[in-house]
Amino acid sequence: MDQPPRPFKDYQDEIYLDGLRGVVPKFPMTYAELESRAQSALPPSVLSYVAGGAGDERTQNANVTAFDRWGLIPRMFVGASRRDLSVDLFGMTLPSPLFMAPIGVLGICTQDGHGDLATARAAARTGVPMIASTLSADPMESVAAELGETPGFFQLYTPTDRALAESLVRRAEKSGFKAIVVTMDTWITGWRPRDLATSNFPQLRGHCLANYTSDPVFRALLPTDPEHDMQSAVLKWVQVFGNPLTWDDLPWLRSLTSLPLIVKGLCHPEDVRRARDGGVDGIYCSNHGGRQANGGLPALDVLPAVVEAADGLPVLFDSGVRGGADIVKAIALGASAVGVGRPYAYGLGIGGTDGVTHVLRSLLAEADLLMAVDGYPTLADLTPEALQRVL
Ligand SMILES: Cc1cc2nc3c(=O)[nH]c(=O)nc-3n(C[C@H](O)[C@H](O)[C@H](O)COP(=O)(O)O)c2cc1C
Ligand SMILES: CC(C)CC(=O)C(=O)O
Repeated sequence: MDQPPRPFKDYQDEIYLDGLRGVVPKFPMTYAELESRAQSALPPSVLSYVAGGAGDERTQNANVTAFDRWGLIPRMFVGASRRDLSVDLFGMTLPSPLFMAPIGVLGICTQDGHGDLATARAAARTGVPMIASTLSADPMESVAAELGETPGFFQLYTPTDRALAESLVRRAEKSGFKAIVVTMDTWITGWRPRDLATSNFPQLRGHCLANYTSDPVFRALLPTDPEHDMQSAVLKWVQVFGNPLTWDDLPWLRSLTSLPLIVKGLCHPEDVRRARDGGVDGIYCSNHGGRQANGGLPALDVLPAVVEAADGLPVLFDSGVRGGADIVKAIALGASAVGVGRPYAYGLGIGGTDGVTHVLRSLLAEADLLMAVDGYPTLADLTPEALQRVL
């Protein structure tokens, strides 16, 4: 870690001091500007893939506006001059509840094609854990090597070939990832009009298969090695990519690893109870940022019921987080840790590792300062009573 992650508000001081020296901030200070800078920086097909969602994107947009329906009630006489945002999760103490949600195809967000490595370096700098996607442009071993002291989790898209799934998990364990996150909501991709309009999906595939083409089990399924025949590798990948798992598969999934097992995409309390009864270690409440199904509830709206059903199991949350206040609100509604997706991909697109670092540090500084100003010095102080529903 080349920069200490705390106190988070130091980032504000750094920016002000730069301002006094006449240095104009290199990176955007608002989410609106971040989005607009990414729109200019990223090639149109990359932008439509990253920014887009399912259907007319109403659920994707509702994920964001859901946060506006909650307001944090300020408390005074608290003396919140020192804050502690640290969180204990799966036996680790993390500097804050923020983590980077898994994003596949990150390679296309940077010109050199190594967006996964650039993101891992930002994790190393900030102490913000990265969940590395199965769909990366560099193999997981290389991604893990860039994480430094910061914990990384490996996100598994469970293939139809069980031996391949086992091989990916063994490699993740060997690489030093600290948990396995199995994504349940994307064994098939949803209806994504922006991707259909640009026909970008087939092109993207060539940029995210490093974990497959470097895998001995996957390679054994191919007629020729992928270095000479990438097309066969892509076709095979299409065949094996997504496994529509059922509850009958949960014992197998659980048996895959002794690392903490987290299931991503759970929004229904009954699913949460069954997963908990099946021995998972964490629930990840998310609607994939509205990329998979349109017409659903905003993820934030299902969070309280998920937390209740999780009955003490850690609940990770993402979908719609755009600022520090959103992190605070999700924690108050019961999340143990809060993930951010598109914003860091935009940071990556506009400034590589520095851009991601900026996005993460801004989010943390904003959350930290909000907790200072509103008198909530620790995460434990952030309970549902800290919020009021906006009617
Ligand atoms: C471009 C892109 C690629 C994604 N790829 C993956 C992935 O490989 N695995 C996964 O579990 N989720 C993936 N997601 C979903 C994110 O993990 C996360 O659920 C979502 O981005 C959160 O919503 P937000 O973008 O509104 O913050 C992806 C999201 C985006 C934007
Ligand atoms: C290629 C996709 C399945 C990766 C993903 O999860 C996404 O784009 O949301």
